[in-house]
Amino acid sequence: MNTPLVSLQNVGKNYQQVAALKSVSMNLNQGEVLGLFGHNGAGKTTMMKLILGVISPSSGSVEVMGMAPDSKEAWHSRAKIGYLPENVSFYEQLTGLEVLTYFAKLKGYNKKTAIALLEQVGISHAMKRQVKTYSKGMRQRLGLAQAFIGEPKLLLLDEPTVGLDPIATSDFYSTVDQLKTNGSSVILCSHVLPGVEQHIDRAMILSSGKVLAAGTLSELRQHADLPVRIKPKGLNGAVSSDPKLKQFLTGKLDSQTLFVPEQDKLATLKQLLSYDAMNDVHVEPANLEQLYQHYLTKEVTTLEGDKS
Ligand SMILES: Nc1ncnc2c1ncn2[C@@H]1O[C@H](COP(=O)(O)OP(=O)(O)OP(=O)(O)O)[C@@H](O)[C@H]1O
Repeated sequence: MNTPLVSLQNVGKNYQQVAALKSVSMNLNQGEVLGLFGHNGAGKTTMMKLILGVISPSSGSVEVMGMAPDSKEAWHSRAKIGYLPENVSFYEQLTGLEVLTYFAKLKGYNKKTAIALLEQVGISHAMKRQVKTYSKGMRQRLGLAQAFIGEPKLLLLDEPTVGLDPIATSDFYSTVDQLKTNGSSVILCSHVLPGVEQHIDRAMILSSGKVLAAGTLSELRQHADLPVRIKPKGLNGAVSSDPKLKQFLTGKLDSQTLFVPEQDKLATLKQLLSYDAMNDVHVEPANLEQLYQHYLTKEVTTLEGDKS
């Protein structure tokens, strides 16, 4: 069996009185993309810092490329890791090219690499300008270029799409897909859920330092047992008079959307197809936002139940 690139076993992290992570376990394999989600203060950045080795666990163990990342031996493997911190900031007086060349040289690369990356993230036109003149999105693009130096084996990206316009966001995800194809592993944290799900292999939802859910989206869907939304077109009210179909309507007068349990999906589609008038149908499984809401709400309900 392949050894995972990153492995956390029952990891806890306390900052004085704050328990930022509580018994978190996870493995990340080569070429895998993990989405890390959770509200403010859930422990996402703490997990990234533990993987980087800039802080040490209070309990449990962290291994990255077979070593404890906070150990002396792990120093040389840091060149194989790319990190985009949340709220990235740079030396304001330097130009974009100077900043990136500096970071490239720290990792053993040269100015040519820096120029190519500035082109890749779409700010080569501004590379000779001081960073203090950059817009928020341009700074974020520079941060991404810095994280991409040397096609890292492992990329840790904290809120990578903050400040990016739609085109830059889509370019960013294309780069992630490309890096994954080339064998890099990626952990990305984001509060912006739409658009992420096509690019991740697995998701982990953290809340108050605990893992609420982890797995592929299909595993999370199965476990959450959320209904599939089926939206038929052209039936003009036939659904509400069909006994097999009307049970899946929410009761809202104007809605023709059916909320169907996964196990009834095929039978419902077959029933819908028996109507010649149906001219289109949309089938939407629960998306990442709905899954996220589901797991967080479930936790709140459990906690409230525990109190009573
Ligand atoms: N250096 C520190 N000293 C004390 N407490 C800290 C420190 N760093 C983080 N914390 C606390 O640990 C908890 C987890 O913080 P963390 O930054 O990991 O959350 P996060 O999920 O990244 O949040 P956000 O989405 O807001 O960035 C929070 O309660 C935070 O206040």
